[in-house]
Amino acid sequence: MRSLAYLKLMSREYPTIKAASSEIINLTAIQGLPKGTEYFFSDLHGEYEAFVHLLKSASGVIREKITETFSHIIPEKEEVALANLIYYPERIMNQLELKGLADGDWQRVTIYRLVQICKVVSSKYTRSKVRKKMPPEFAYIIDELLHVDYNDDNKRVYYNEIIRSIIDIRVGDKFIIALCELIQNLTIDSLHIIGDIFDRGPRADIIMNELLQFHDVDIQWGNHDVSWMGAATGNLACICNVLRIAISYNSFDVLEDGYGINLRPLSMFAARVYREDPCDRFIPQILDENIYDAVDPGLAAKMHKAIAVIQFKVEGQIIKRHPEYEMSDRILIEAIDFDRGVVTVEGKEYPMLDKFFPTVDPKEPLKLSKEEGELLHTLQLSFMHNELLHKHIRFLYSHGSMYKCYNSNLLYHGCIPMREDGSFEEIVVNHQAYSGKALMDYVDRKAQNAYFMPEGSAESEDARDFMWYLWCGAKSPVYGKGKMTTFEHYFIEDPSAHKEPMNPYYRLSMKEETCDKILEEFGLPKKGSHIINGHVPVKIKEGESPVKAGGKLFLIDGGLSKAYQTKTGIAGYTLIYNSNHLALAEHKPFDPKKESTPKVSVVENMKNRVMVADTDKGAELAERIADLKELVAAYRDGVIKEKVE
Ligand SMILES: O=P(O)(O)OC[C@H]1O[C@](O)(COP(=O)(O)O)[C@@H](O)[C@@H]1O
Ligand SMILES: [Mn+2]
Repeated sequence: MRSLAYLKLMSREYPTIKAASSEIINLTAIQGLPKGTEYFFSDLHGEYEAFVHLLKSASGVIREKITETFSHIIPEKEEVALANLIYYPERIMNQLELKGLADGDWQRVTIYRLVQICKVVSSKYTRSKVRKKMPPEFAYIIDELLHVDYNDDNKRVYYNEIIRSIIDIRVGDKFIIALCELIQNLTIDSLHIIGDIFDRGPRADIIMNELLQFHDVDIQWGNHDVSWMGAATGNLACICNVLRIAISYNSFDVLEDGYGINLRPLSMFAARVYREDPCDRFIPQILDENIYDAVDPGLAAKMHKAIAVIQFKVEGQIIKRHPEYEMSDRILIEAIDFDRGVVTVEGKEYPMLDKFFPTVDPKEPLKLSKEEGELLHTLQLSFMHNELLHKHIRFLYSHGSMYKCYNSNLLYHGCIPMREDGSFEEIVVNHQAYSGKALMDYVDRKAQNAYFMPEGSAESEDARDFMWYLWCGAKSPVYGKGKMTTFEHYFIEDPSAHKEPMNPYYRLSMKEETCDKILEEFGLPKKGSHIINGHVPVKIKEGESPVKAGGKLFLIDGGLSKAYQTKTGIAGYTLIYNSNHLALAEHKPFDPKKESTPKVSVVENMKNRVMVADTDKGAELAERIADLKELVAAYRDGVIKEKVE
């Protein structure tokens, strides 16, 4: 039973019995519709071109709908053209207009075809839901076109008249764009990003701008996202980390053009300090050329080394501040014997591949030189006072979390840390142990604290440091590996020193019983639930499958990141969950000049078609309906009076 105060509050929205009743009817109708289609992506890693294309094309589904609707009626070439128009309406319209091809005839045929597609993709939604997705200025007309009976002669004339007048008053192009956007919007009902939007690829900022505009999206943070979130809070190690990774992939555009971070102080410092040093171990990998900020690879290598050295120092300082992180054996810059040019890691001595450290004082290796300190301060200011970056980071907070339970699926990026024996790994804070779901909730709260606690407070400092721990700490659920061997990769030749042991989770979660245990921990039923995981690239070409644990676990990092495509052999996955099935779309490397359709395989058929009533949204609607019924009863009993104007 709701309180009277609550019902009174509701009565503001539904002031009469009629208003409340018609909402009950509306919500009940929605319950009876098939559920909307959910899309899952992970590990986008700045690959904006490929990702935006997947999003606009609904990972091949729009193309499928076009074929379903028009095959044998229109030539394939025209189907492709229609598909491209739906994905990129403004761009394509501009091109056609320049060529004089977007004339009235073309507009008429195009509107007719788009309306047909729109009918197909809107068929499983209520009229009111579809209408809410339309731009208000065209809502009435689109609604009419979608529902006119074309077999009725009178209506056919009416239909043709509407289209004619749209073209006559010269809003045909705007109308076409509205229809294309509506089709896109209807095809993907909700979008889940299982982490790692940032790093490696060219423009994570462009991806964030797309996500910001998307109608329904949630994000489960990945280790790379957490590192950027930490950087935005001013965490020095995270700042160095995001800069180091961007420079190592030659991604200057995301920093300078994307976020407007001025790298000149760093480049001047690096050019001076490492003037004679070729910085061979730091030559950036070039996967994409910069469009706006081309930097000479020699200078980039110097910048890369400069920021890496600073990172190792400030990381060491964090580790010293936090013995509870149990990472003192990871302060490798202190384990260098500068006279002999060797470093000792876990009791084993290795020769250093680079012995030139002009800014490191062997007696105090963690101390920043004066210039390094000043440089870092400048960089910190540009991360902390960066409007666009903070807009994006706030969105990561408002739409993101460590994990999400949604329609009987458990979504997270990395892992639920486990021990070899299958028990959940713990983090102990103030004598309180956190493991499993409690650990995920604890980490989530810490991440919130890092951004939202007042600057300078003890909680805020502690939480900010913790953001770096999340990036690479052994018990971090977003990282899931025993150590991060960044230092070893730069300075040690022996590949055995580069190993990063995976948390036992990754072995144990291959078993159905482990997945059941995890699902249970998060309050989800064993039957019909799934875990959806990113983070670890699936090596398809070595025969690995993304479907694990008898279909309970989906590992969907298929390598959207170019840097990992040689490992996986494909260019990413989309997991698609509609009312009939769960399907995996496997993508080929993105080529803007070539149309390619993904290989789609259904991985699980639903026993019965899943209706809105069966979903989390359905449960919310049921609650709402019950509340509205109480409100109607309160009106009928006179406990609350109708507000009639
Ligand atoms: O979440 P991811 O993509 O696995 O990233 C973390 C990994 O990236 C690395 O830093 C290597 O990065 P690169 O492949 O970009 O050089 C590993 O040391 C670390 O385990
Ligand atoms: Mn990751």
